[in-house]
Amino acid sequence: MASITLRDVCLDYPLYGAYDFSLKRRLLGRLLRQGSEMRTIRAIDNVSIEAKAGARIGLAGPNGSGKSTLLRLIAGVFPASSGQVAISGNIVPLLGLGAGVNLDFVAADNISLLLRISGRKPTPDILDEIWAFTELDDRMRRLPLRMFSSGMLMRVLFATATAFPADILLLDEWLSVVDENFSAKAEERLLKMVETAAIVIIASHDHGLLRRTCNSIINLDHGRIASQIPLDAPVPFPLELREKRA
Ligand SMILES: Nc1ncnc2c1ncn2[C@@H]1O[C@H](COP(=O)(O)OP(=O)(O)OP(=O)(O)O)[C@@H](O)[C@H]1O
Repeated sequence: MASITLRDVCLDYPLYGAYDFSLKRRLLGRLLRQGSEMRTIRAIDNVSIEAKAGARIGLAGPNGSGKSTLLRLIAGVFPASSGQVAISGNIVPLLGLGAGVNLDFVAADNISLLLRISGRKPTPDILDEIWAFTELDDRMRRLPLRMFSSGMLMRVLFATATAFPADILLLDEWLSVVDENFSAKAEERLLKMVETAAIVIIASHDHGLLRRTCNSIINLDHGRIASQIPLDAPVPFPLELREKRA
């Protein structure tokens, strides 16, 4: 059974003296072997969330309030600095371009790697099915992802991430760079996943989208939960999931 439990979770990003602009002080610090002072920025501050099957959670909040970080924390991209995180169920994170890929590896190897990371075996049939969904030229399978346009890259990542159904679906910026033909096809596949996933969490600035799609909205502010609003059951899976970024 899919579930997400976060208890008093904090996440601090290390800054490694990124705000120390004095070259002299940094060089002297090294010469004197002073350990570089590690500063941090608290992106998630004491957040507790309990989600069970059927949850459709919208994450709202101004720029920098912690929406993407919270999704990455749930996806396991970043570990919590403190608090408890317990997740059960397989997660499909659609968190934007570049997450988890090596641009110097060829497309086929990246796809295999991504499948293995999510615990799937990259059999020839599955690899063919994924590539067919991208509608890209077959020769591109052997090219490094660095040579792909952002739209092509999105096709490869989307086709790979959505090749299997999800228990927990996490959606951040997505679908904004693919062309119209692919978007329609991707949207159809995504809607199916939203429909079948036990838990869906969507980060968005589009309040209309969240209200139509979710049964509760969490408003974040400076990494904290400012409010949590339960909604009436959303209209089942409205066909307007393409996100417009603010
Ligand atoms: N890799 C990083 N290193 C250091 N700080 C980061 C990093 N990523 C995000 N932050 C900081 O963490 C805080 C939360 O950022 P996050 O991207 O999660 O916000 P967001 O709500 O998704 O913003 P947006 O609506 O603009 O996408 C911000 O203060 C941001 O500057």
